Amino acid sequence: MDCIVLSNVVKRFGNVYAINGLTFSIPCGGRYALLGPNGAGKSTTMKILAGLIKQDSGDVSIKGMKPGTKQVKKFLAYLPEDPVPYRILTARENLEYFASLRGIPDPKGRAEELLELLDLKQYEKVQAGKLSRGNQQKLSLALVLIHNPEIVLLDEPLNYLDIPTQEKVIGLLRNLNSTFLISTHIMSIASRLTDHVVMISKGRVVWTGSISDLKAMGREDEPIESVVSRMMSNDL
Ligand SMILES: Nc1ncnc2c1ncn2[C@@H]1O[C@H](COP(=O)(O)OP(=O)(O)OP(=O)(O)O)[C@@H](O)[C@H]1O
Repeated sequence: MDCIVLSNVVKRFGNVYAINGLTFSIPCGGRYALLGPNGAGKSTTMKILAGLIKQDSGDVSIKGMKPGTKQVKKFLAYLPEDPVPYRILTARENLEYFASLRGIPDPKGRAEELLELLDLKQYEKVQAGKLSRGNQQKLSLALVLIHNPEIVLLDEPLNYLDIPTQEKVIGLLRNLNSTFLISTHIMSIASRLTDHVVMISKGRVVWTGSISDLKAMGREDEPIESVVSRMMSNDL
């Protein structure tokens, strides 16, 4: 069964076509990277799937349901490109608040678990607005994963994180059994967190396939980044 389906989706902002006939699907349990040059339409695609904005035409479904519905929100998680937790609440208060909103039976226990898991314990009493950008990103990831979501949409999830924290988060995400769509510019992140790629340019799919197919398209020893940039520049 496909968990994410976009069919001929169009989204305009004024005269700009951010998405222009986008069609792809992701099977349940699939781990997909959304790649594309600046302005390709990645964030717009993510926002449509998260139900934050609506397409002008075309069909979008999440497990057969419309994005943004109450039912879908229960099992979907979305991390925007620049997430901001509630600035005046402390790290712990943010976690307990979101856990309560999500109906988690033991919000305090779940908050504690995530504070430990993401090394945020020392900042539990600090207001989110006063945390460093990297710690805000860690807190945002914790808030996104708080309800063990079935479908996870992540826009540049490792932004601002130092290398040890990136490794920790990669380990954490790899251990989840969720369906993933991860938008990123960084090929090494795509290849460590996902096994398939949807490459878009100018709001349309230009290539889709497995990461191993993508690697096979390169010359021997050619870094995957170079294969991707060659494919992207062909379509620019
Ligand atoms: N709210 C908006 N108002 C006007 N234009 C927008 C808006 N959001 C996106 N766009 C335009 O739509 C196009 C696609 O933008 P989008 O942010 O989806 O691309 P992206 O692939 O995520 O880019 P990047 O890699 O630079 O983050 C761009 O031309 C952008 O300027």
